[in-house]
Amino acid sequence: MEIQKVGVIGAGQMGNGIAHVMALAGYDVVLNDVSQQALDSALSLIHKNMERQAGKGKIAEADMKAALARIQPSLKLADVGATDLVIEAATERETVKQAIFEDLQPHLKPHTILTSNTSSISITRLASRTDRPERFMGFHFMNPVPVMQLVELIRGIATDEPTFSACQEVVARLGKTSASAEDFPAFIVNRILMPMINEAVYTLYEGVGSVKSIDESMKLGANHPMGPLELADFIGLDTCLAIMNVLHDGLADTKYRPCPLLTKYVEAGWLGRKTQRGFYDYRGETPVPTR
Ligand SMILES: CC(=O)CC(=O)SCCNC(=O)CCNC(=O)[C@H](O)C(C)(C)COP(=O)(O)OP(=O)(O)OC[C@H]1O[C@@H](n2cnc3c(N)ncnc32)[C@H](O)[C@@H]1OP(=O)(O)O
Ligand SMILES: NC(=O)C1=CN([C@@H]2O[C@H](COP(=O)(O)OP(=O)(O)OC[C@H]3O[C@@H](n4cnc5c(N)ncnc54)[C@H](OP(=O)(O)O)[C@@H]3O)[C@@H](O)[C@H]2O)C=CC1
Repeated sequence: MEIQKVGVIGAGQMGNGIAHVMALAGYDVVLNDVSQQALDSALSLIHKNMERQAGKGKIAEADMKAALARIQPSLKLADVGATDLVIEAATERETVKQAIFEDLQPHLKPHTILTSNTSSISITRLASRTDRPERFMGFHFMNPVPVMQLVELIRGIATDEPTFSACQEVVARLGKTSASAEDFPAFIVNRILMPMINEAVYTLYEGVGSVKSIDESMKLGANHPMGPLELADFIGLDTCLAIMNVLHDGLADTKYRPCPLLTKYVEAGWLGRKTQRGFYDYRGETPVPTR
């Protein structure tokens, strides 16, 4: 079965990036969100990011226009049902994702493949609540989607081979590289990355270093492109905390205990770049550390 039309649910930072790369690769895209404002911002961001790529000669102006025309924004989940592949990229909360798949079910075509861009949640458990666990898997992009090369592909216990191969082919058509990960909490990238970010927050919490010294140390001392706290702000502190909670609950090991300071930032609504404040304050011209 050839995948031609892709549904993306959630038009946040990941959803807009996924719609961007899918449309440029020639797929028709239905981009869904519960908020019109999120859809409007996503479309304008996709436009801006594609214009930057066109300005640098990475894509042709005509390809950009064709790709933008392929993206259909929609507030109706039913529109997503009429696609061949669904990529759910809504908030990292299991109840939100389960409700989406339940609501989507009556609108689906029989052959539609369901996937989740979840950073950490059990694919097997999400799949078990649908009518098609064999055609369900994890399709995990990295942020920023247009730039990052990797997509983790995660089989649930029931995922069949044609589904896995179809998703592998989509990743290849995007010009990206897939890595297969088993369905355990947070898979590969976040199993390794998120405890490091959490440890950076403990390093701050215990006063070992300031925001600035922690980030500079890891950039200049370990050659990371972003410091861990800058990266946490970039990912979203709510998402980081949600991933740590999945690791902590799922692996029942205290080494995954989320740092109380991370919890406090999330409680304050300081979620990082997306709310203009996290470990840095982004409201001025240059980011200012908040500790
Ligand atoms: C949480 C999860 O579930 C999984 C995850 O995603 S974990 C997070 C994984 N991501 C990372 O670790 C990112 C780490 N950071 C980086 O790699 C780099 O800092 C970065 C690529 C984001 C920016 O790179 P940089 O060299 O500092 O900045 P900059 O020169 O502005 O950008 C490099 C390129 O990326 C593009 N870019 C940067 N941010 C972008 C965005 N949000 N969207 C689209 N393109 C973007 C720039 O336009 C630029 O393109 P060209 O190469 O064509 O010029
Ligand atoms: N941030 C990252 O670096 C990465 C995140 N991911 C994963 O991608 C997913 C999305 O994350 P991210 O884009 O960062 O999150 P964002 O908070 O940026 O975006 C989530 C979007 O989903 C919307 N949403 C919430 N509920 C629904 C619903 N029922 N139907 C449709 N849309 C809904 C939100 O709307 P509203 O704001 O109105 O609630 C928001 O627009 C998560 O599972 C996350 O773990 C994966 C890789 C990297």
